[in-house]
Amino acid sequence: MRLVKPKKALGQHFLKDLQIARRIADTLAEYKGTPVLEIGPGMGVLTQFLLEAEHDLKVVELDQESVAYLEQNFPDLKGRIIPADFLKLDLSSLYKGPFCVIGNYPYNISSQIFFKVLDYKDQIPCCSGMIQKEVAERLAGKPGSKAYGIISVLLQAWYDIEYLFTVSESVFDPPPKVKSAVIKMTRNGRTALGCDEKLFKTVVKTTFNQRRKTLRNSIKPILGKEFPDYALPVFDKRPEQLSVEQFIELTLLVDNWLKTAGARPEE
Ligand SMILES: C[S@@+](CC[C@H](N)C(=O)[O-])C[C@H]1O[C@@H](n2cnc3c(N)ncnc32)[C@H](O)[C@@H]1O
Repeated sequence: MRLVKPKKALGQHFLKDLQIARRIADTLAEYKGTPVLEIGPGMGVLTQFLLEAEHDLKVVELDQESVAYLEQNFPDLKGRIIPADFLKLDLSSLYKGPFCVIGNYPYNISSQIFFKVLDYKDQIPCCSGMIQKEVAERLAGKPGSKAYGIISVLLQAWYDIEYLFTVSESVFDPPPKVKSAVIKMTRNGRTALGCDEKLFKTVVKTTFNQRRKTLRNSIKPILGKEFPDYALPVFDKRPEQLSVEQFIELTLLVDNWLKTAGARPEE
């Protein structure tokens, strides 16, 4: 059968290096008994190693040509290929219990994929795979670094994120314009944030949207001018200096003030 013709709109850059595909599959080695969902299997380079490792595997692929290729070349996947857009998929209809997520992800939608993983965080103990290097650096970014931002805080609130290794453009067909990296996100022990989750997201997004300003200024859209605690040292900091725990404390402070003031921020 002929190979799948790469489609730019679907972020199709097929991995040629089997060694790397095996290393990605190995990131789920300790999750043998847990079902695995692979996003965007393409021509199955990663899929073959997941099947070899005898994972309870399902794959979701948007490209019909790739689906046809997989049906023809991977008889073991019969009944396990979901021809759909991962972003529109109702994961609760697929899994009642825990499952892991893996992929050499379509880079154009990788942030949306991770935000969807976050929606199912109570069911997803581990999510690993390959993404654009720059996005991987943001996911794993630590407080104080340039890469640390909204997605770092929102994901690190629930997942420990490891930047595993960098991958060169040359191992793909066609080669992407950017370098890639493999990451692994493992659920941390947190079962609740200890603050209002929606407000936490608002605080993180609002302050990072003006990341060069001190919190005293960037928090104003939420709190208004009259906030009495502006003198607290935390308000001298910039958002990138705050750890997840400090963002939680800040959210509690904000929540307290809003309750006292009787106002809620705009969504
Ligand atoms: C970077 S390619 C990786 C293909 C293959 N896993 C590999 O390593 O060679 C991304 C794959 O994701 C698929 N894809 C793109 N958008 C998707 C979506 N919304 N839902 C599911 N699959 C998608 C593409 O068709 C493509 O096969």
